[in-house]
Amino acid sequence: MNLLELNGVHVVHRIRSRRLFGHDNVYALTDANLTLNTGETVGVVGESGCGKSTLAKVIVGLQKPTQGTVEFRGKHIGMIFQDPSTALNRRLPVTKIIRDPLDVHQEGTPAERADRVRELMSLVGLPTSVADAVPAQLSGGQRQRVAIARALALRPALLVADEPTSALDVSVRAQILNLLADLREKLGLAMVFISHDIQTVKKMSDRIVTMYLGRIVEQAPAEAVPQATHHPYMRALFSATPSLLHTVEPIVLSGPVPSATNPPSGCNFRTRCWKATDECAAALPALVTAGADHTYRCIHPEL
Ligand SMILES: Nc1ncnc2c1ncn2[C@@H]1O[C@H](COP(=O)(O)OP(=O)(O)OP(=O)(O)O)[C@@H](O)[C@H]1O
Repeated sequence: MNLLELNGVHVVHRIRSRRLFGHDNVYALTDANLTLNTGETVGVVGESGCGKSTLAKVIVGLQKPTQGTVEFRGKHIGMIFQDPSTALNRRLPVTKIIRDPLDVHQEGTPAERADRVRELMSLVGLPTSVADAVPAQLSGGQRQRVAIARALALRPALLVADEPTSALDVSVRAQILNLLADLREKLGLAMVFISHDIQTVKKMSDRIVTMYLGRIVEQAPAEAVPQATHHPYMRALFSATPSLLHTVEPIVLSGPVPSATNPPSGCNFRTRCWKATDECAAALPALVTAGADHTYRCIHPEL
């Protein structure tokens, strides 16, 4: 049994049209199918606006699907956001922030909650000296540790991390990533790890999901990325990673990402794809299975 299962999930936002009257649909997420096993980490990559955060919000229940189902077979899901400065209540001391989910769910006695907070602070590497500090008195890295402790308070089986290091100084990013990797081992957590930084996603994940304009275009085991992937977009995305440039021929995509209010028919990547033919506009390419945990949608795959 999978820990998490998304079946045919769509998220469509209705926005006021730029025209004088009426509404437009924004196709933020289209037909997302995804499963996650206990202890597994899935990385999610794709350009800004491709639907990564929408996927995260659907998983944790902050966004209701317009269509489709999300099934989670654990008890709790923890979430960490990009910017700990805005995600934490500025007026509360560290211990209160971490304790909040325990109070809301009335976990144990007050004394047990206080013990649990101490345990969580030690787990994420926060010194007891910051117990009474408010977020403004902490470093960016410490703030993200507080956010992680709070996310773990209810012993979740799954942690969703949406760009957990992108708002942090480069010098502390590695520390937070190492912490997340250690916690995952220690607690047997499953994780959905979202990042613009493809190299980081490759290091952190068992499987990588690539999204383009609201759709999952390929899912592949991390070790297959990028050499053994098939969707042209996945190849392009990885070829643009600086540290991979000497091993992979860079692919420069032409033109902007089309609008999510009016996505192209058929394969939605075709307007920027160097391999596109008329056939790509006619229908959505069928899902091709390339191996265990490896699927993609393209009729002119890279082989
Ligand atoms: N509440 C909303 N109302 C209207 N459109 C929305 C809303 N939330 C998201 N969108 C649109 O849905 C699409 C997907 O957005 P989403 O935030 O999931 O992308 P993303 O990949 O996480 O981007 P980023 O990497 O910049 O955070 C975008 O076109 C975005 O503008």
